[in-house]
Amino acid sequence: MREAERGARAVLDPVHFDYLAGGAGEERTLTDNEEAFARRRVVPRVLRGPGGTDLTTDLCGVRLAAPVVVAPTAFHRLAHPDGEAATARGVRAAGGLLTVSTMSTVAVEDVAATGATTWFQLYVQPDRAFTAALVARAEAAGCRALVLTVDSPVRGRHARDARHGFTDLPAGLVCENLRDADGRVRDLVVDPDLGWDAVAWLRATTTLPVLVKGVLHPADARLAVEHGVDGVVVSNHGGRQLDGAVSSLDALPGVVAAVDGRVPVLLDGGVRRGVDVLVALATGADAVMVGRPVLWGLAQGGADGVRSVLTELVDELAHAMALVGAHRPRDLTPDLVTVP
Ligand SMILES: Cc1cc2nc3c(=O)[nH]c(=O)nc-3n(C[C@H](O)[C@H](O)[C@H](O)COP(=O)(O)O)c2cc1C
Ligand SMILES: O=C(O)C(=O)c1ccccc1
Repeated sequence: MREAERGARAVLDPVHFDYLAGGAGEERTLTDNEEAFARRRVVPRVLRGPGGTDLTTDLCGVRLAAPVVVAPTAFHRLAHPDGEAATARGVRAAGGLLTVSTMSTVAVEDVAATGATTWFQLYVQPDRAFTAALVARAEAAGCRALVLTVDSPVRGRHARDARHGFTDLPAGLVCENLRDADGRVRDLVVDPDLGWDAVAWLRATTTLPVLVKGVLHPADARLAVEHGVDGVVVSNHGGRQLDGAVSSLDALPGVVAAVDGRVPVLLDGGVRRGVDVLVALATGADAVMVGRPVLWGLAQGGADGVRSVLTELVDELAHAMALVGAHRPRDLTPDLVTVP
């Protein structure tokens, strides 16, 4: 287990730690997300001359200091009393971008009020009027894109949570984005009947860019582009949905080939070090998302912990790029990565 995760485990309620850290089933996919990166080796180029390192990345209308985005994760107040507001302050200090979960424990308006650049992750609800109102809230709050999660027609089965009997948030914590107009908090429904028409519906509901998150199959990547999405996130939900699903990194080349440069491709799952970001970009991703490491930073140090996790990751990326002779993300090409 890595340092940050160990530190978080030391400060968190073990039940909450296991909720955040855990995956579905035997956690094969959770483990494989990281091991897939560990299987790769980099073949550096040398004597690439002057040019420095510039990580600036334009993504769906947002200019990022580096191709690293914070993945949407639920329930940050399990990790820190200030929850997503602290995460957002840390992200802002690092010059990053936070994807606010539908299941955040601080209202999207209050997260956005920190001044951090944000996207909003959406679980489309069977009640489309309620969903449209939620999208309108995110848009009014200043979120710059919607990230439609498509890998959760049913909830993943998390053995650690079952063992602990963890089913509900502790008293005092609620999903602030699921409040009705009258203030009552609704239950989340993951809609088993969601289809591609949901993308068209969302397009008609908002002017924001729409990314789909949770694509692994190249045919779905092609369908996503055909349905007019603005980006595709290759993800198995951090190994929390289908245990046995392919690792994100192993799924990436197929999706990149299918998308064929028409929209940006992001990857999440198992990104832990700067060299992992480098490998993902060289394999064809335009950016990565990071989930759990941000939660470990939040648990240990609040906003400052989040800032330090993100700045360390980006600093490692810049260092690794210098060592492979890449000045810009676009210099990272597939020939730089091998599976020995
Ligand atoms: C505790 C936790 C909660 C999550 N909640 C959400 C969520 O609300 N919506 C969503 O689309 N993905 C959610 N995810 C998945 C993440 O967005 C992301 O796909 C995953 O964490 C990436 O893997 P990593 O943790 O290895 O970086 C969650 C992940 C974790 C660990
Ligand atoms: O835990 C998760 O991964 C997640 O996405 C989720 C879904 C519904 C409710 C809470 C979290």
